[in-house]
Parts: sequence; structure tokens; C-alpha cells
Amino acid sequence: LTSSPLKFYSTAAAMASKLNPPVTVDTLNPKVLKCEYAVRGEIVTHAQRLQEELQTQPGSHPFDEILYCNIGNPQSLAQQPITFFREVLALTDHPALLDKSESAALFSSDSIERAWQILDVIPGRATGAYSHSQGVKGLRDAIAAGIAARDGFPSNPDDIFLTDGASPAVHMMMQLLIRTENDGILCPIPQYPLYSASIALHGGSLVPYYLDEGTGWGLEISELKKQLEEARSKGITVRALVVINPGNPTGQVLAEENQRQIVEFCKKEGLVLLADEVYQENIYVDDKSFNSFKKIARSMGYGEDDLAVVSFQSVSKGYYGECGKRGGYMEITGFSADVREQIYKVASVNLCSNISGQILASLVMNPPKVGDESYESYMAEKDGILQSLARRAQALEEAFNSMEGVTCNKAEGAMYLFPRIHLPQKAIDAAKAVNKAPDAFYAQRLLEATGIVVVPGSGFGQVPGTWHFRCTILPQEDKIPGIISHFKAFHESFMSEYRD
Ligand SMILES: Cc1ncc(COP(=O)(O)O)c(CN[C@@H]2CONC2=O)c1O
Repeated sequence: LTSSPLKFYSTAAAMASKLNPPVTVDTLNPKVLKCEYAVRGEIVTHAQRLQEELQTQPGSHPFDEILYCNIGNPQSLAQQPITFFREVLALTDHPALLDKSESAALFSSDSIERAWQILDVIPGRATGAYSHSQGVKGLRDAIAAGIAARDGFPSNPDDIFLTDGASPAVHMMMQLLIRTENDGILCPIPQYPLYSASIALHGGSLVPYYLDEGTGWGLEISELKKQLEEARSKGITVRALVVINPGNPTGQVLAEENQRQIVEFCKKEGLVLLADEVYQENIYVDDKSFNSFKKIARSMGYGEDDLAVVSFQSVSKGYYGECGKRGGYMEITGFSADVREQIYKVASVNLCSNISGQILASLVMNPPKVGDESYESYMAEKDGILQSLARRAQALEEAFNSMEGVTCNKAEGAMYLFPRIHLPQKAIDAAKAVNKAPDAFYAQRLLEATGIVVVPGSGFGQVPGTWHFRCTILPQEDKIPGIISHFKAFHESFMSEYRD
């Protein structure tokens, strides 16, 4: 060590850093440690381990593939993208294709025309350049037109912020609204854990309101009032109300009257209404249809000066399922000019969202119309996917309801079922013995027996003492009977093992 001072100090420094590494879990931001996201949590990590074992040791498990029913990721389960959308994306991603004569034989005339329209609103037709921080103005014009056509009320392109999926838009709003842990956000329980994770990351307080499983996950205003008053009595300033419609993980579609009550509640209590509407195209029941909260507010005569409504949309869901393209937007209304300036400033720090995602968001909100060359084929693809999703939801709902001790509300929309499992006390005790929540214990045993990955209800929140799991309706239709039979066989065996 004394042969050379440099060697001495470098060895000593190396030893010191091993003893006191600059970063340990204990020295990380405690808000990060508090954050949890169950959709890709412990059960999924375990599934990935089993998947590796299947590859390295074929036959090592009583199944030959892992079926990921944990995440709303349609194309990872073989759903095909919409042809028209992909043709336009291909042409705008490589505009030189438009100058080649062969392209007319490869692409529909309306996808070529749409590609030109899009390129003409992008400065210099440069789809590789940064755009305006809210997104390309011409694309926001198209999205605003699509929103207006959907709702029957005007939409201002300057209210739209194009984002890399809805997730960053939610984070941005939490960043803007949460000052300290005394700022609260009313969130549904069960909720999609992006909200609890984002509130934790931003140091705020999640104020829960419980959806009523007994009335098909109904959202009761009395529950909102109770939770709001309880939070306020603890010194929490409740800033906003999150509504996910159609619901994730619960799949309910709100009735119009209920939406009006919610708008009235937000106006009366001075809450920002954060309307997560990423499943707006996923409706499977004939007696419900999607109404945006902005449409409801405007139809009640409430305008910019009455209440703030932020609407989130995404290209990840619907019949398009383009999760990996990272497209989406938030439409912000009801904020003053100086608040909007601050929202713009935060958006500008990230420069802009990706251009392909922006283009795709404009296509989702302006799909082919009657008379377009692609209209028939587009509608055939769209209806085919949505009708199949509805059949899969029905088949899985019926299967869960046929299982001992399982009750499952209908998936009116979205992409999930969220059945309740009434577990025998012996199973609850067995879970406790291995320090797991009973539904996490059940999900792990299901995975190890069948290769099926579901997310424990504890990852979404639930009424204490109740246990659920979330299963997507996304495996391709020909796989559903096999999933049902394996699920049922496992469940019967599990219940026999632990029946009181
Ligand atoms: C209600 C809701 N809001 C926002 C998002 C975020 O979407 P993007 O960031 O992709 O636009 C999701 C994604 N759904 C997650 C991802 O897959 N399964 C889920 O529950 C969601 O379910």
C-alpha cells in the first residue's frame, strides 16, 4: 500500500466507497420508496423467472407458456394494429416513400392523402424535429376537431397537450397540483395504481373514495362527500377528483346522471375534475355509451369559468392498442391564463412528446370516414376487435361467476375483470404464514400451477377484508377456453386444499 501514494489513495478510496457507497436504497428519495405499481410488480417478476426456466429447462413447470393477463397490452397478446393508422405512420415516418411510384400500389389512396395532410402541418415536413411543446399545432387542430365531433361542443387546440401516453399527462397534473403532503387527491378504490404511485412520487395524499361493488362498482356522491369532509377535518386540502371512466380495474361505465352529479360535486366543492377516459372506445354493453365529462359539464351549461376539467386520452387502449407508440393527450379547460402558462412551462421542460405518438393520437381522434377508401376495411378491423373483446369479457365473467366463492361484476367496458374471491380462513392463514396478502398468495399459486399471470386486488386497493384479482380480457379468443379450464381446475384444487 505504501509503494506509491497514488496507489494507496486509489485503493483506500475503493475500499471506502465499498464501505459507504454513494447511493443506497436508504439514501434514495423516500417518495420513490413509497411508490408502488402492482401492474408490473412482484407477481410479474416471478412470472418472468418462470418463463426463463421454461426456456432453459423445458418441462420444468406444469404448463408450457406464461399467459400475461396482468397488463392491458393488447398487441403483446397478438392483437393486430389498425392498417390505416400504420400506413399513415409508415408514410409520415419516411416521407420519401410518397415520391415513389410503387407506393400507390402498396398504400391506400386515403392513407397517402392523410400522410400528405399531416406532413403539410409539420414545419418543413420534418417528422424528426422537436415540435411545439404542446404538440404540432396542426395535429392539435385535428384532435380538437375530433373531440368537437365526438361531443358536440367546441374544443380549443390550445387546450390540448400531446404527451407520450396518458401517464406523463397524469404525472404533470399531479406535479402542478400537489404542493405538500397536505394536498390531497380524491381517487377511486379500486384504482389504477398510476394514480397512487404518482401522488406518492409527488409527495401528496391519496384521499380514497370506495366504489360500491354491490351496485356494479357504483360511484356514490355520498361516499365522495364523506371522504372529502373526513380529509378536510384532518387538515388536507383536497385539490382534485380522479374519475376513471370506463373504470380500471373495475370495468364499469358511469351512467349520465351519475356523471352530472359528479360534475355538480366538483363545481360545488371547487375540485379539479381529472377525467381519465383512455377506455372511451371500450364499451361492451348496449345500454351504456361513453360521454366525456367535458361534454357533460358543457351540457349542464358549465363553461370555462365554472370548473376545471382535465381529460386524458391515450392511443394505448380502445381497438388500436398502440401502447408502445406512446401517444396521448390531456385537454385542459377551466384554468386561468397564468395557470396555463405554468402548465406550458412544465410541458416545455420535456421539449415535446414523440412525433409518431402525436400523429397516431390525431388518427385515433380522426379515423377514416364514410366514403374514404379505407373506411370499410377500417370498420371491419375495429368492429372485429371490439366484438371479440366483448365476447372474451362475457366468457371470462361467466367462468369466474361459476367458480366456488367467486363473484364477478360485468365488464361493461375497459379491458379487465376484477372478481372478488371469498377465501377460506385456512388460505388466509397460509398467506399470512408466508407474509403475503391473501389475494397475492392466491395469484402466486395460480401462476405456479397454470402459468396465468393476474394482478392481486391489493395492488389496486379494495375494501379492507375483501380480496380480488384483476385479469385482462386480452388473450386471443382461441386461448380463452384453455385459460378458463386451467383456471377452474386450479381454483377447485386450491379451494379443496384450504376449505375450512
Ligand atoms: C386508466 C388508465 N389511465 C392511464 C393509463 C396509461 O396509459 P398510457 O400511458 O399507455 O397512455 C392506463 C394504462 N393501463 C395500464 C397498463 O396496462 N394495464 C393497465 O392497467 C390506464 O389503465
